[in-house]
Amino acid sequence: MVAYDSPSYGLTSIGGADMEGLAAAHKSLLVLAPDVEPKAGALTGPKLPIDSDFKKNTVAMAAPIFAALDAMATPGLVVCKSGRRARVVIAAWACVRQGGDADAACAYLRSTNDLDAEKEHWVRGVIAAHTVGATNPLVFRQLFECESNTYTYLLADGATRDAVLIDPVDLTAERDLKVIDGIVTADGKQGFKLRAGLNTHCHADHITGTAELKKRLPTVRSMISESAGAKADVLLKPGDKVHFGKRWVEVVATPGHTDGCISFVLDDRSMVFTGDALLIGACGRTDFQQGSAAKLFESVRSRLFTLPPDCVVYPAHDYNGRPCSTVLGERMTNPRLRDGITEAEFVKIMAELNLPYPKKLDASLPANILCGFPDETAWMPAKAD
Ligand SMILES: N[C@@H](CCC(=O)N[C@@H](CSS)C(=O)NCC(=O)O)C(=O)O
Repeated sequence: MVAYDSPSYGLTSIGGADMEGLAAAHKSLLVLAPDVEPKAGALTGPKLPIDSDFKKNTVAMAAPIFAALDAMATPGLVVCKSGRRARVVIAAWACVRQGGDADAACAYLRSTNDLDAEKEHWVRGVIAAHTVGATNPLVFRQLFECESNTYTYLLADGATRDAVLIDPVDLTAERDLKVIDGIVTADGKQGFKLRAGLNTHCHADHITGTAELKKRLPTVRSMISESAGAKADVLLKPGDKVHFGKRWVEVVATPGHTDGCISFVLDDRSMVFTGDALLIGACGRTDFQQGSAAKLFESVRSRLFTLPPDCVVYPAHDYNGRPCSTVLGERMTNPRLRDGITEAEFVKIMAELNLPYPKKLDASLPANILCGFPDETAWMPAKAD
């Protein structure tokens, strides 16, 4: 029977103020709040940071805590301000050590009233990183199409050899497939099976590569948001998970550049693929295709800037040769959207951009409505695998 509670592991999770007199009966101590000074007498142990606001906690913070928990002599005390942080961390640790059933760990924490949305994100990210991430290594490539300055991303499960492409371009579809076939991993295996071509939105400056990929590999499924008003093999909704092997990306609605813009967050929240919602030091324009600066402001601030600070931001374009940034980097330095800029200021910045229309706008939009096919007669549904 899998257990997620502290006593099953000889541990007591407790608030610093409630541990008077307990130290003498325990053999080890772990303090999970830098601000707590437990009354531990002669009992000593590591003090490792974990914030009560789990938005601020990164997945990487779990590793030293898990190592400390592994090393604890029992009975042991795990102390924070109220005991709640300790219970959340112990449940995630127990889950990882027992195979990583994140649903069961979250159900347990919900039953003890210790889970909110932020804690759940952290717990699931940590469990994915330590179980799925450990046994199913991510294979990642950032690819570039230089006419439209578009980044295409290859994500693959190194164990199962399943792959997806995010934002492929028609001109480089052939190149992308060669990259996929050519990758050799440390275990000596070569190549991956491309499962799907994911579109962050209906692009206005280039034609998606999903049709070209499907022509060459008929089982590949094209995907786009159900809000994009486009035809695809799979219409995605917020919260959907797109799996490649045992890894996945989660769909997050980030409208504003277009109504159907979505971002894809990797299972352990270490990477986010933002399409044209958030660019490096910039963002998608909002002056056509149902563009709305107010919606984009809300999307970026509430759905992207709330990701962990070290989550790496991978955009669909960069016009200055920059490959990526981080959530914290954008929050600190993005001249349009950094912390402190108000919605009214952002709306004014966007109204004054005065960018020329993309050169390939007229060719791109009708084709991208069909995920890259020139017309309805050419449309090919994905073949069953
Ligand atoms: N010059 C390019 C198009 C450049 C452009 O408008 N880029 C879009 C994303 S593609 S619709 C954008 O949102 N840019 C924001 C910015 O601040 O640059 C062409 O002709 O294709």
